[in-house]
Amino acid sequence: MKNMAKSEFLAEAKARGFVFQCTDEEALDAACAAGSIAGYAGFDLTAESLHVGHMIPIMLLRLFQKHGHRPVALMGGGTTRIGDPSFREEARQLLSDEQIAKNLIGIRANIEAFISFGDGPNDAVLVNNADWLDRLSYIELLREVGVHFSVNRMLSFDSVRSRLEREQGLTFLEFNYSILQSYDFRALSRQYGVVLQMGGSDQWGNIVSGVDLVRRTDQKGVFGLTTPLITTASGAKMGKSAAGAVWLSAEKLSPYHYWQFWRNTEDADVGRFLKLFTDLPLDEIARLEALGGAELNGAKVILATEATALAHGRAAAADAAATAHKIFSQGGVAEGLPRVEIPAAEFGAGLAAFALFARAGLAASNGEARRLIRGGGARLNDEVVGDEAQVIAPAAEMKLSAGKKHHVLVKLT
Ligand SMILES: Nc1ncnc2c1ncn2[C@@H]1O[C@H](COP(=O)(O)OP(=O)(O)OP(=O)(O)O)[C@@H](O)[C@H]1O
Ligand SMILES: N[C@@H](Cc1ccc(O)cc1)C(=O)O
Repeated sequence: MKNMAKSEFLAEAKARGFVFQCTDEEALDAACAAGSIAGYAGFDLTAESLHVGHMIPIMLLRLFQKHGHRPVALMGGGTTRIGDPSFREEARQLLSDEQIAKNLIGIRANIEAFISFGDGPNDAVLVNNADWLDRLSYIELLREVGVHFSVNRMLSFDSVRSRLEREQGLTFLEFNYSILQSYDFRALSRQYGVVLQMGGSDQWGNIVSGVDLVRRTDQKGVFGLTTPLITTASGAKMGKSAAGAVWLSAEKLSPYHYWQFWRNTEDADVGRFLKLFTDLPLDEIARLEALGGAELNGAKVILATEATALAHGRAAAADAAATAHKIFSQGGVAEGLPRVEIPAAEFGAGLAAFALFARAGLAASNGEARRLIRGGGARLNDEVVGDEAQVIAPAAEMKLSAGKKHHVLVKLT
């Protein structure tokens, strides 16, 4: 698709790969070019922290603000009590109000790192939909809002189709979710003049329902813009790795491990991720993207440092880069590596190398550890371990490595 956007916001959003679908791209482009608009994205409070998958809507809000528009970040204090069924195989577990309140604190802090809040003309605003959804009364809502929703149409959205086709039920509680998200769009349009809702592609059904509601009840034209669902070059959905979610909160994932996540980006993803997850100018990214071989690793270090600086600050990013440099280039034992504590009694007079690598979690089994050592991929304090049966003598601290990227610090306790 050619990038013909006239507004700076839409032109850059498209060039960076943020745009998947838009309800009326030409009209949105014209509105953005004509002046400052207000737009929102919502986040349900399902965990104490957001994860890197949520960065896509957050980076889009950041870009929106950079181009002079006003972002509204909505905390789903009310909608989390329902649980969005979009594209989910099963109903979400209901969270207690205490847990939701706790999650709000973490998620708000995540978002505050990326967009600036305040009282200036395009400073961001933070709202919580519990403020209006908790007050709704049932019959009034059905009569005033429910009357505009066609069940036939709601059932036709892809986001619920798989649940309807399979045996898994869709509860009436969940079925109400998109009515409430639509109500939010209208509430924000009335209160803050919001004319745009942004979200992941899985939010399309909820977003267009809101656009319809505002048109029907308020005779106003508002827009929806969705981002693609980002998968890695090898096909995995970004955000959750096999080892768990890549959290934005430092309490759940240290800045060093966050940095490492980005440093381990697959070669084919470097350019795309620089565009989505950093503020570097596009011409600089084009230069980095064109690098090959060892130089591409330099581009990955830049990606890791820039992405970490956004989430955790420049100083934490520089520390993470320095720790990694020490480990990878100088072979030093660095702080910040994952630690595995082994009781000295268990270690005894020594452990066979294969048993130690398996115990430290660098191999899934003794057999895999033997294969790792035979293949030359195992190192103890940066020295290759040549013999799988070699007995490793106890030491207070041992750095074990499997390949170039996996390291742990074993401590005897
Ligand atoms: N890889 C991704 N690319 C683009 N957007 C994403 C991605 N992962 C998540 N998002 C956005 O973030 C929102 C929340 O994502 P998701 O449903 O994965 O989070 P969750 O609720 O924390 O996890 P789970 O569904 O496992 O409980 C999605 O609605 C989507 O808009
Ligand atoms: N449904 C969105 C979150 C959201 C909640 C309320 C809204 O008004 C907008 C978005 C999600 O699951 O990601």
